[in-house]
Amino acid sequence: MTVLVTGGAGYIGSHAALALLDAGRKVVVLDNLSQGHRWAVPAGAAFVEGDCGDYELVRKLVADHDVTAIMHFAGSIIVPESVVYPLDYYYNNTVNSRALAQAAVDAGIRHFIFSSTAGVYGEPAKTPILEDFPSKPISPYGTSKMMTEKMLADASVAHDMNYVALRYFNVAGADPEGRAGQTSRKATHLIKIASQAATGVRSHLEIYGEDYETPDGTCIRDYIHVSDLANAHVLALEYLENGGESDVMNCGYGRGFSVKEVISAVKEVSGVDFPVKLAERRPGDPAALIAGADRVREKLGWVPKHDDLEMIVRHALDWEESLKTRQVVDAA
Ligand SMILES: NC(=O)c1ccc[n+]([C@@H]2O[C@H](COP(=O)([O-])OP(=O)(O)OC[C@H]3O[C@@H](n4cnc5c(N)ncnc54)[C@H](O)[C@@H]3O)[C@@H](O)[C@H]2O)c1
Ligand SMILES: O=c1ccn([C@@H]2O[C@H](COP(=O)(O)OP(=O)(O)O[C@H]3O[C@H](CO)[C@H](O)[C@H](O)[C@H]3O)[C@@H](O)[C@H]2O)c(=O)[nH]1
Repeated sequence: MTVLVTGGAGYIGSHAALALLDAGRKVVVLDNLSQGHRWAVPAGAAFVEGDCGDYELVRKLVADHDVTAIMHFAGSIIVPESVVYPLDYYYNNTVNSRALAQAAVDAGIRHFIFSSTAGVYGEPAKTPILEDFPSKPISPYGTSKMMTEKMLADASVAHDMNYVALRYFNVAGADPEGRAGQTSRKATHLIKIASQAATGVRSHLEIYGEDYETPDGTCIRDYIHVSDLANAHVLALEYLENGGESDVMNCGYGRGFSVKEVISAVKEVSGVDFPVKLAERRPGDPAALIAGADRVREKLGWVPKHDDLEMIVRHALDWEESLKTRQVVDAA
């Protein structure tokens, strides 16, 4: 009765592994360490270094560890990079997910939880975004995730395996107890970058455009605390184990903050007035992405504990400071 967590040496997967362990579950992490860190895997979890697309390896570790469910976080996550290297993204996010799903079906795994993204919606016509809005991704990253969602939908009809695809909005923050946080080698996320600027890891922050059709001209996003998101995964697993039907669910709080509001919060909480420069728009940034977030609450009984921008920022800053002592801060 073990949960296989692919990508559990990475940011969100390590928090999910912690949440599973906290809930009394057994966990085995599979990660190729292309982005993650061995030390980020929680102490209570078993670890196998390898690729989630390695069918034989997955079959073996499922048998060795008595795996009954899979949470699939492993993947490549940088939207602009996916535009430059689309085939790499289709390989890692779609082809490898197909192999993992095949191994799951062949091994009789009955429950599968998949890390999807708000990126499947592309440029939505309006916000809040509901799950039944059309999937029209505008990047290879979004398409690679949408294709995996569709594979799982078809596989769940043909085989005895139910699934939930959780479509994350903007994930941020760190474990409140300081046990985990974001340590990606190529940080691109706003709160991570602002935290690095506030703690002196970066010299400054750039705002990518202030001419959007929003109240202050900067983009609005729905920032969700990573520990609330991790908890949604534990609830999704219980839901599937209790016979819940396969579904897709947005993960956000249903409210948004602009880039300037986030920067103000980071300055306020840190007490550091780091330099901010105005830069060109970043291609592919929709003006506003806010989750319609009722389904995850209604179907999973999810009640977030950290729906507070200052708290998210506080935890991100604490983690950034702690990284200095671990000597794993990436060059900015
Ligand atoms: N961070 C976000 O805001 C966000 C938003 C939406 C969706 N997601 C999705 O959530 C998942 C986790 O994202 P994250 O932010 O934790 O990223 P991350 O890069 O911190 O973690 C991904 C982990 O997967 C591992 N990995 C990558 N390819 C692998 C492979 N083929 N086999 C085994 N391990 C592999 C990496 O080494 C890394 O540890 C991803 O699938 C991502 O697309 C993230
Ligand atoms: O240094 C920075 C970094 C970001 N931004 C802005 O801040 C907002 C948020 O940007 P992030 O990079 O933090 O997040 P995204 O909204 O681009 O990305 C999110 O949604 C994507 C799909 O749309 C992926 O799922 C991705 O992993 C997830 O974090 C955007 O308007 C971006 O332009 C800046 O102004 N400066």
